[in-house]
Amino acid sequence: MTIRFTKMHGLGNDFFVLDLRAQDVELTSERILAWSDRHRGVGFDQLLVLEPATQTGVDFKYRIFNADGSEVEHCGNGARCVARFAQRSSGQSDFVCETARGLLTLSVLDDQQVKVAMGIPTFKPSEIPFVADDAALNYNLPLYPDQASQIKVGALAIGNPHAVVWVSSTAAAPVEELGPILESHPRFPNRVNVGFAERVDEHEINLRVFERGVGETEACGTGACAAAIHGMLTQGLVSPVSVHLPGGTLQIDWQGMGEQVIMTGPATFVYDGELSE
Ligand SMILES: N[C@H](CCC[C@H](N)C(=O)O)C(=O)O
Repeated sequence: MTIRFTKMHGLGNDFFVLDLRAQDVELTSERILAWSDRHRGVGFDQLLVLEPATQTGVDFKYRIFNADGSEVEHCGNGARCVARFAQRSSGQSDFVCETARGLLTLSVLDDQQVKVAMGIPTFKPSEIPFVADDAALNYNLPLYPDQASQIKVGALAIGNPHAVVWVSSTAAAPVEELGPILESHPRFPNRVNVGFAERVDEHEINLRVFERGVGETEACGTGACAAAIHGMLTQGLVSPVSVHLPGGTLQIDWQGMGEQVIMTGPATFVYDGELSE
C-alpha cells in the first residue's frame, strides 16, 4: 500500500503529518517507531494525525504521537503546522480542531504565521498530573531517592504536562543531565516535558526544552507557553512574551488565570512524501 504524508516543522520541531481523512492507515507502535527512526525511516519529533471530526462545529480531529510512540494531549508547534496543512487543501484560514484535551482555535494569518488559542493552563496537581498535596507556583523536588539534592520547579499543564526550571543561562543549563531525570521523575506519573528558562527582560526569555518522549528539540510550543505563563507569575514577565528557542522565536500572550494562552509563530512545509508498505 502507498501511504501519503507531508513533512513539516515549527521552528525546527519536525513533524510527519498524516491525513487520515483521505486515506486509511492503521496506526501501530511498530509503524510509528519505524517512521520516526532518523536513519531507517522518515524521522520526526512528532507524528501529527488529522482525522474526521467527531463533533459538530469542528473541522477535524488532531492526534499527536511522540517519536517514542507515546500518544499525547497537545503539541503547539504541530497545531500551527496542521493549520497550514488544512489551509492548503481547503482554502480556509480559520479552524477549530478537537484534541484529547479539548478544542483549539487555529488562525492562519496573512503573513502565513499561525495564531493558536492553546487552551487554559492548569496548576492543579491532579490535572497536570503531578504528585503534590496542594497546588503551588514552585516545588522543591528531590532529584534522587537519597533526597540529597533538590531542584526548584514549576509544574503546570497546557493540556500536556510541563516542568519549568529557571536558570541564569540556558546555554549553560544542564539539559542533557537533568532533562531525562526530571522527564521520568516519579512525581510526574505520566512523565513530563522539562523547560529550562532564562529571563532576558520583562517581555523576553530564552528557553530550551527536553521534551517527553523525544529529548531536546529545536522548539516546543506548549513549552514556550508553560515557561511564559510561569514567568509571568514568578519572574515579573509581562504579556506578550517573546520566547527565544534554539530554532527561533514564538510570541505568547496570556491575560491571567482562567484565560486562554495564545501562541503565534511560523509553520513550514518541507516536502510531500509517499511510503510503500
Ligand atoms: N513532547 C510533548 C508533545 C509535543 C510538544 C511540542 N512539540 C510542542 O510544540 O508543544 C509531550 O509529550 O507532551
